[in-house]
Amino acid sequence: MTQRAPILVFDLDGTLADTAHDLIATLNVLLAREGLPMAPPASARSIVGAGARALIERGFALSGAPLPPERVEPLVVEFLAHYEAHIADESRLFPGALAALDRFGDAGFTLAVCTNKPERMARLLLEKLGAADRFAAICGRGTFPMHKPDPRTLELTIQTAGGDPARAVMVGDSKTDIDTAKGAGAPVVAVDFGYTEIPVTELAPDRVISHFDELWAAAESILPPSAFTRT
Ligand SMILES: O=C(O)COP(=O)(O)O
Ligand SMILES: [Mg+2]
Repeated sequence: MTQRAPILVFDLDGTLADTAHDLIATLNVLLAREGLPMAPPASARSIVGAGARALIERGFALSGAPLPPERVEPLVVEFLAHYEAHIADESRLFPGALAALDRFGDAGFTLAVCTNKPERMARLLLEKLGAADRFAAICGRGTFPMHKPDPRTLELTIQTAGGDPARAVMVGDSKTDIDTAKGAGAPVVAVDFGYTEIPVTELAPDRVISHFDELWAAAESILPPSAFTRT
């Protein structure tokens, strides 16, 4: 049997793609409909990392109108409808991301995405950003019965992509990603340019990078040499 390829599994929001602007713009549309002030820009990046529901709850609370629980779900539906239509208005891959994907892809790595964004949205965004075809699997909320930080989310992503779980690295921007990887026993590289309330350096990832150009060296220092020798 041929050996399965080493695999890199990427988080999406705040890791591969800078999506904060479109997420906050959608939140602001909902706030404006209610006559509420816009989310303060300084707070914005720290409230986008935990999904639409948390973003809406925190955004309304920050605007001085905390939501009663029964109002949240209808707003999530409205949010997703608007966001889907504007998913790549301003969102972009982070600098060097595509080049890094191609470098690892050319070296024989399998690539996958494991996000808590709904799978359909993740796929749509990556298609619009011209990166969807790089991934053997794009797994999001709804792909599996559980989501991050349940470590099975990462294990199932690796399995779906056909990668080698013994030579897998997670790349993420948040506590959720780091907890997911640790739970699955996988090493994790944190990017320090994403969306997190707690600086990633305080969350003890295996490596921290500040640019995608640093990912190759980080992976080389974590994975066995066999990962870099095509078989
Ligand atoms: O939308 C979310 O819940 C967060 O998305 P992420 O997992 O890609 O960071
Ligand atoms: Mg993220």
